[in-house]
Amino acid sequence: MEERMISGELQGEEQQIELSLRPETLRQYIGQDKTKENLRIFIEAAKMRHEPLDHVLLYGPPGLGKTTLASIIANEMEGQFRSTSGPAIERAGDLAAILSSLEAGDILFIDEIHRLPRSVEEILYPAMEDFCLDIIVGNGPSARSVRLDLPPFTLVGATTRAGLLSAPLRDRFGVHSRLDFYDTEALCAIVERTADIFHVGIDTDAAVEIARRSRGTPRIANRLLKRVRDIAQVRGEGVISEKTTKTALKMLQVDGEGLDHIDHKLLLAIIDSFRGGPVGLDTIAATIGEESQTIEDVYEPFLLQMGFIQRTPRGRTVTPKAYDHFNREVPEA
Ligand SMILES: Nc1ncnc2c1ncn2[C@@H]1O[C@H](COP(=O)(O)OP(=O)(O)OP(=O)(O)O)[C@@H](O)[C@H]1O
Ligand SMILES: [Mg+2]
Repeated sequence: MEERMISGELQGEEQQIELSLRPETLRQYIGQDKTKENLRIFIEAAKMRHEPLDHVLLYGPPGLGKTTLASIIANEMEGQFRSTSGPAIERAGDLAAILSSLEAGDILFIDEIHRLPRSVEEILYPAMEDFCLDIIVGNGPSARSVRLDLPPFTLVGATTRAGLLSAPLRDRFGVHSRLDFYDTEALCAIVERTADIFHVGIDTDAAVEIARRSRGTPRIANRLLKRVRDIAQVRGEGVISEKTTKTALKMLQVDGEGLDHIDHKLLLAIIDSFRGGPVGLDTIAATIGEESQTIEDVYEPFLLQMGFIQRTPRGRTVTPKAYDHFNREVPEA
């Protein structure tokens, strides 16, 4: 995948900085009001009953705050945060080892949980349902199954693709929370909070401008702010201004709607090579040299949400809004 300023995915050295920007409590977590409100109630109720919180499934596009929310749940429940990911667990034994090392009240976070191998996933069923672990001891005719008790814990699973989760796994989560793209107001608050942590001032208009172009995604908002800050600093600007922000975003090739060169490539490919569609995902992928999966998970959700493209049974089509964005005439039917 091409390195991209506005990709929602985490890039290289960014990880360290992200850690320092992560809100630690529900109160500090901006936006996603419905999810927050639900979690607040469930957490309070679980604490009153001295029980672990029900297992939580968080889903939504990259960079919207799933990992952040998982660690907040651990903080709010005052449990240890133990973190792993689907692709990191290859064998059933790996997961059994993790589960048997849990302590009461721990929050086990499994990122990209849709990528757990099926044989591993099956270990999770009794663990989630009955807090126990069925392991096979020995092999051949003398093999027998032994049941181990696990301490009560909470599994928090995160995925960008809830549709890929098997039904038995999905059903074992008591709480399902979908994270939505953030509105400009929430993103603006996130930009201002981050600026505060960076000890730089930013004009409200500048913060709004960054927020508007962040594709509804906090990770992108923070990333744009960092670059804009660099440019403001070089220009000797004490407080980041709207003018500098606009210039910086132009240099970064992010347009007024938050679209970048890859979005342009994708939309223009459908317009120019396929007369606006419908065209299949794989064909688009081959045309612009990106993977279908990346298009579906990373680029497309925002373009759909903003109404630049539509999904039809016969493939993707661009909308009149997309033609408009490029000052093109919608072709006659
Ligand atoms: N509600 C929020 N308030 C403030 N900052 C946030 C919020 N949500 C996310 N962030 C910021 O955005 C960054 C990305 O969030 P996070 O890593 O939790 O996303 P994610 O959904 O786990 O992404 P991925 O799918 O790539 O794992 C975090 O460093 C955090 O600083
Ligand atoms: Mg994450």
